[in-house]
Amino acid sequence: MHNEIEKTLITEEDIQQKCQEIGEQLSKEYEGKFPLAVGVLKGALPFMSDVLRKMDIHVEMDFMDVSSYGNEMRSSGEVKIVKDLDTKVEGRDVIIIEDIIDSGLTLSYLVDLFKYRKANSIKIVTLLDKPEGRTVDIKADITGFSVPNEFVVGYGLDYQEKFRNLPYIGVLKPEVYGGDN
Ligand SMILES: O=P(O)(O)OC[C@H]1O[C@H](OP(=O)(O)OP(=O)(O)O)[C@H](O)[C@@H]1O
Ligand SMILES: Nc1nc2[nH]cnc2c(=O)[nH]1
Repeated sequence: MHNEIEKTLITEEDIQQKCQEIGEQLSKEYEGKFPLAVGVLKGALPFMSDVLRKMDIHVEMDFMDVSSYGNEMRSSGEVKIVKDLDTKVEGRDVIIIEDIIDSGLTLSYLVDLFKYRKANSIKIVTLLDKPEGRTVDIKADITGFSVPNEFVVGYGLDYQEKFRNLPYIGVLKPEVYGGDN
């Protein structure tokens, strides 16, 4: 697996340090509350798991699976719910946990949905932001790292369902995807 990576963009150590900082920040911001952390499957799983374990307040976990990419490297532009929440959002302080904001379509869809469902507050926490990919205007409240306009993999992010278990963020060698990025 590692020999298919052309370069490392963010090391495992830097990711873990960032998770610690974000976990501490969220613990302070939600002290005395019981927020609902919504992980966006599948990519957010490692990040959500690491951040929430750095929090020292109670937090409820739930998951949504929303897809706009299929097996491709570009967004289809159409967001669809594959798995909805089990939890009622009305009146809750929702923390959306994402691995990456690229076009912004996934998050703008989710923010609209949670507003419609009458969340008390909505905060967006993303490990990665790719500002050059944006086609809709949306910003995270907390961002781990900015990345260049390249297709990245690792730490939850896949290429054709592979590389999610890589502990760092990297860029694939062109021969892995046939050079058509
Ligand atoms: O800002 P956007 O252009 O909408 O892209 C961001 C979304 O794309 C990826 O999910 P994907 O649909 O590939 O599903 P996955 O997490 O299961 O890989 C990623 O995990 C984000 O949810
Ligand atoms: N794996 C992966 N998924 C994405 N979804 C949106 N942007 C990206 C990206 O750069 N890499």
